[in-house]
Amino acid sequence: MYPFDYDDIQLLPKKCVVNSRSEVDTTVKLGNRTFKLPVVPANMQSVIDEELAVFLAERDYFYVMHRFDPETRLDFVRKMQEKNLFASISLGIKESEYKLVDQLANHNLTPEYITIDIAHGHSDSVVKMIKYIKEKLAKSFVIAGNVATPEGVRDLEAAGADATKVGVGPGKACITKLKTGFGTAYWQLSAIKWCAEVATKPIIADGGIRHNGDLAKSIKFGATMIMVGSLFAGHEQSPGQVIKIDGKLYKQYWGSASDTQKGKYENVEGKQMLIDYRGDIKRTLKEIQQDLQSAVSYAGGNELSSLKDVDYVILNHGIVQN
Ligand SMILES: NC(=O)C1=CN([C@@H]2O[C@H](COP(=O)(O)OP(=O)(O)OC[C@H]3O[C@@H](n4cnc5c(N)ncnc54)[C@H](OP(=O)(O)O)[C@@H]3O)[C@@H](O)[C@H]2O)C=CC1
Ligand SMILES: Nc1nc2c(ncn2[C@@H]2O[C@H](COP(=O)(O)O)[C@@H](O)[C@H]2O)c(=O)[nH]1
Repeated sequence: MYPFDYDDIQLLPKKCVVNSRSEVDTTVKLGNRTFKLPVVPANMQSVIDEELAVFLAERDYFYVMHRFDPETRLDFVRKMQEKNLFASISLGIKESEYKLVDQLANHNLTPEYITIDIAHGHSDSVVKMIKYIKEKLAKSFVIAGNVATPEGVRDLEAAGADATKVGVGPGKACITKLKTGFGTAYWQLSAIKWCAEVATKPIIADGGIRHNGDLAKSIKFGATMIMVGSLFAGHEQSPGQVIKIDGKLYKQYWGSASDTQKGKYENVEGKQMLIDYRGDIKRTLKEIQQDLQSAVSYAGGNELSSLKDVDYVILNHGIVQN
């Protein structure tokens, strides 16, 4: 079958079984918790900060704090848990990250979620870190990535990951595809399908979401949760600066591997750009919920899992039945 991306397919409606879209349940379980939406803002410094993390956790949305203020993470976990909120942090794989795991364990602080956030996550260094976290912080739910292939999913699951994150290169601020020639850009949806076929644990689709309908498509092809960067970066609550050009408002969005993030031009695989200002994130979260509820009604169900059972059309290539 030809590889395809979000714009290459349309889902086929089934007979509706709800009387109102408001009857549709958009909640999703990840680990021991249930969240209002299957969507999480990207763990990028231009997308999330502590204030937004608290805002999301208080309202039962999933969040993953970024790892680019490394020395604040221990305190962040403590502060969240003191407020009876869940703690969800990111780690890299350098030596200092092992020290943080040790410190968390020594302070009896177990983050509910830990995301290992590496560009090329199908690697021995990530396998080693998964095993270390599982040894020291056994109760943390470990999300590992990013990977692009079923082999990547299998290897990280075998190492102990509780979920894997799929997507190398489809991000809006990404230039990995241009600088290395590798990745899932332009066929991210097929990559999700391919990886989900072997996964025994949740898949988090990461990157390439441009419209709310892409969320429904991600779930159809096997994602449990979807990580979104650029679509979340333009809000009042987003960390980037507001910039006014010719009377129009924008926010800054930069890649985690951009020179903006790194402060130098070394191994750069990301860029900075301006994103349209979108106002209050509450409005966007509500719109996502309504659009997902509508999508599920088109799928002929009343919960997200019914999206998995629909047929779809690959534009120009015909109908594919389940
Ligand atoms: N999802 C995606 O498509 C991508 C995401 N990103 C994001 O950018 C940020 C920076 O990522 P990353 O560069 O991994 O993190 P870091 O720059 O923190 O690198 C982490 C470690 O991994 C090593 N490393 C990085 N890339 C490779 C590679 N291709 N092969 C072998 N070792 C490697 C680095 O060493 P050294 O620098 O010496 O090689 C370093 O020791 C992350 O937040 C990541 O999610 C970046 C690119 C693609
Ligand atoms: N290749 C790169 N990918 C990056 C970088 N910074 C973040 N990312 C990935 O993009 C998604 C968000 O994608 P979007 O399409 O929703 O904007 C994010 O979660 C990372 O996986 C980078 O510098 N280079």
